[in-house]
Amino acid sequence: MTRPGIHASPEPDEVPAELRAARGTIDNIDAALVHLLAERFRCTQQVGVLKARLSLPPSDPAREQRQVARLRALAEEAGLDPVFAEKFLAFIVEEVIRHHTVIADTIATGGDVAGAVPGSVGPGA
Ligand SMILES: O=C(O)C(=O)C[C@]1(C(=O)O)C=C[C@@H](O)C=C1
Repeated sequence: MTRPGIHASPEPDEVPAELRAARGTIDNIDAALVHLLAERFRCTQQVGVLKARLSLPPSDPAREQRQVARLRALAEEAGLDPVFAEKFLAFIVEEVIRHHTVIADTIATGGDVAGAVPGSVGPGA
């Protein structure tokens, strides 16, 4: 078993080279997705604080409709299933709205927003 730390998943020694190489690419892409999602959530947590301060509701369905239309078009152009792209966005946005709600409740009760939602404490928080 090769154990390359967190930069790639451990692979049993008997895995053929071609499959190992493809999995290396998958691991790189997954790492990029994790970093991109972390950045997105860092940004949306700031949006959550802003919305709470401005007394805006956690969700904005009209904005979501515009995002869905754009992402579906981008997905089609990129050769990604637009239905999957829409589901993926909905999955993320559902979690963002949950964070926004926690942040609004925390601010309303005089609590400390830092650490109120997962990932909000740490590098760049
Ligand atoms: O743009 C906003 O108002 C956000 O709160 C961000 C976001 C998103 O994650 O993209 C999340 C919730 C809203 O319903 C719409 C979009």
